Amino acid sequence: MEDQTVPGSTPDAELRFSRFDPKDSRLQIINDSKLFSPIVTEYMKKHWGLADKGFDYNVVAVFGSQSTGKSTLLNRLFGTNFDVMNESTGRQQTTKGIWVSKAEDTNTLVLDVEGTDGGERFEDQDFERKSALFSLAISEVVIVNMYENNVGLYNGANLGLLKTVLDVNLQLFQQAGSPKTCLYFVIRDFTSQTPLSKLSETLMSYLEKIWAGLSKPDTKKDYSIHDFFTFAFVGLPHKIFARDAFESAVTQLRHKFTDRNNSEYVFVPALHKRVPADGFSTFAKGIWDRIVASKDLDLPTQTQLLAEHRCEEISKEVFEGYFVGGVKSLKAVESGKVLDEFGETANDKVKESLVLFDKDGSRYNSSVYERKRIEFFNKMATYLLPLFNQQLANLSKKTLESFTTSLAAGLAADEASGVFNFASHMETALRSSEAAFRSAAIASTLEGALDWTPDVQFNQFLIEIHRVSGDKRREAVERMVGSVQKVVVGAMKDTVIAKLNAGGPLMWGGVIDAYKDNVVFGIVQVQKRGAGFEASHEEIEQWKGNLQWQTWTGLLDTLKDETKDEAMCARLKNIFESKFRYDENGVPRLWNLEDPIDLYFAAACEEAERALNTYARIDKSITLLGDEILEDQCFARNSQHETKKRFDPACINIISSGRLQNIRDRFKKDADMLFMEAKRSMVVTTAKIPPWFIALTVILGWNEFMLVLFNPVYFTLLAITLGGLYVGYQYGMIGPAYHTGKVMVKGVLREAISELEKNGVDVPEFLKLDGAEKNAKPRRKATKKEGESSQSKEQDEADKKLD
Ligand SMILES: Nc1nc2c(ncn2[C@@H]2O[C@H](COP(=O)(O)OP(=O)(O)OP(=O)(O)O)[C@@H](O)[C@H]2O)c(=O)[nH]1
Repeated sequence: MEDQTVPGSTPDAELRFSRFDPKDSRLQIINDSKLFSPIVTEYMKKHWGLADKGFDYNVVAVFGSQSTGKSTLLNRLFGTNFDVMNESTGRQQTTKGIWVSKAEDTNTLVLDVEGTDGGERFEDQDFERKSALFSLAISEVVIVNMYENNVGLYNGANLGLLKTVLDVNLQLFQQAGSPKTCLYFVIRDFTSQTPLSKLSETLMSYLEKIWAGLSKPDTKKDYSIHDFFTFAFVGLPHKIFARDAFESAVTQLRHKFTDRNNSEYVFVPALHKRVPADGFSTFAKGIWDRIVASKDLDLPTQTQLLAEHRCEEISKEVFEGYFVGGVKSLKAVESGKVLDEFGETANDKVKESLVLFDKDGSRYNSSVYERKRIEFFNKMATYLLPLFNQQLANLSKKTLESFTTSLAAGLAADEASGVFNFASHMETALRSSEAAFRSAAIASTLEGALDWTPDVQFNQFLIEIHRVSGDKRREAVERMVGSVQKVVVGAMKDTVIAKLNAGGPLMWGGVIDAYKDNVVFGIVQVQKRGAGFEASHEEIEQWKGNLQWQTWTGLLDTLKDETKDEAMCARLKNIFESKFRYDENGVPRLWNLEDPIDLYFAAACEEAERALNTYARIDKSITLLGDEILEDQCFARNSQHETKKRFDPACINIISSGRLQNIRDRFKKDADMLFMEAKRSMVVTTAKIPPWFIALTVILGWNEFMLVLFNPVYFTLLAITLGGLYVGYQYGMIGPAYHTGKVMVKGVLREAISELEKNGVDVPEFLKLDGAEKNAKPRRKATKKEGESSQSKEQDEADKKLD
């Protein structure tokens, strides 16, 4: 058979097919250069006589390793004339490309496909994948040819290739409801030692696994392999060693393919692709073109498949056996810790894991290895990412704490010094916290992990920082304004109390001045300290308003406290006393009979009444306090509280008229008592021994006094008596001596009375001791009772005063 140029085509070398023999019914439909024959239609008409057969034709193809007797089998089954290896030349590839021939007795197109695992093509398995897919796409039946001893071998049974072909076929050509394809497994050199049913079970389990592992599109993911394929299995004994059995089995099989009446006839209508015979050439060419052009069909080679498989295994081994254990310590971040060594550990372990991966993985297909290496890296990065995020969350918390501490320290120093630099502290703390967070976050990052960015956490961190600093500033401002208010209100209170105590006509002027002076002082302080907070004009105005209001309410409270009924009574009593009991020079009065006590009393009462009226009402213009306080501020403040009424100007009445009367009544009682006391003291002073009586006594007793002084006996006795009294007084012996003397006198008296009564003398009853004692006791008791009652009276009065 000599080579000829395809008729009607350009004499291009690429279009030259290896054989063209008009007498030969075989046609190389796809040559080694992967070109589709342009004369298929012609063959359909002239050589095969199928062009006008409509659907009355069938297509069968063969798939399997080379030199496994595929061509031999096809020739036997269909009477074709495909090249068969000449046994004397050894096992080498016979069929190149895809050949088509018509079956001898039936309208069946038979495709003899170049065997797989082609040694001649080495790693270029592209053609075998494409040709296998082509066969699958256009045939009703694909004979899967394999030796029995290869059934259990994944590669030997070409299942890897079948997986790839099924995968792409599913993506490209199979649709729900499209005709099924029959995969007819022909087990060569079948020995029957393992039953065919067992072999078919093994093959089916492989096929199920293959199907499960396909990357199915969403629309086809719920379909099983049986929705697209039917399966048949047959065993053919050894062609040489069991020749008769082989021949018999082949004959039986041929009937199944050729005899429509056979119960196991293979070409059932459900398998037909529904392509009319005259369109077969176009259909087949369209399929082939699509297979060749489709980028989806960038099928991996066996080495790629192997590399995929091994690299996957290696990465799994290294990941589980080394990496996970290596980074276990990083899980400590889950307890809220910030691990300083996070980044170092993560990077080290990832690098070491990659080295281990490279050691075995780099021997495989380089492009697959590179891709798998990236996948492995991403897998480790994905594993670490939640821990990294946790580390950043912990870091954010820790840095926020140090920010707060640093800010608080700055504020404490400010508060101690009274010079506020909040804005500066805030800036310093913010900068150092930002820098600390950033550097720690970067140090924790995994090199090469592009999606590991601290940006989200950093932004969150900044939001938190600003929230905390806002809170701190608000607190600091409140403290600052509060402390100024405290000082101002305290100072104002002290001055106001002093002014109220001083009283007098200038009292209210002094009180209002104290209020105003302190407010002005406070405002200066607030403005000065507020500058360090970089406060806005509105903010400072608000602080000033608050200060004024606090001082004002402080003033009102002070006035209220200082003008309570008790306080006012005491105050009025003081005023009364200072006028009534003391003279113009402040010297206490000693009341004499001739003193005009009633006049003094009236004047003192008048003074007290005048004072009471002064205290009762602020007699200065209310506007002196500041309009904003008295109008807007009061209104604004009141509106925040339950009583939403405008400021009442009547509040300048410090003491209500009802209370005034009450104070007057209470004061009157006090004043009356003091008056009575004064009257009594006047009687006591008047009832004392008059001086003239003392002078008369001295004049009349002068001689006796001289006698005693100049008589040595009397003088000695007097000196001894005075000395004894002095010593007794010094040692507290006067009382005991008095009692002893008293007892002695009583004893003597009792003896004397007894002697006198014995001698018949009628002793008067009052001289008798018992009678004397009897009389004396009630008097003492009465005296004591008097004392007690006067004492309790005094106590009651004192209590009343306290009340
Ligand atoms: N053991 C054994 N050998 C066979 C069988 N059938 C054919 N052979 C031998 O296997 C060799 C290859 O036969 P072919 O039919 O050319 O094989 P093929 O699979 O078509 O070969 P390629 O087209 O090159 O892939 C020949 O020497 C056959 O005699 C069989 O059933 N068993």
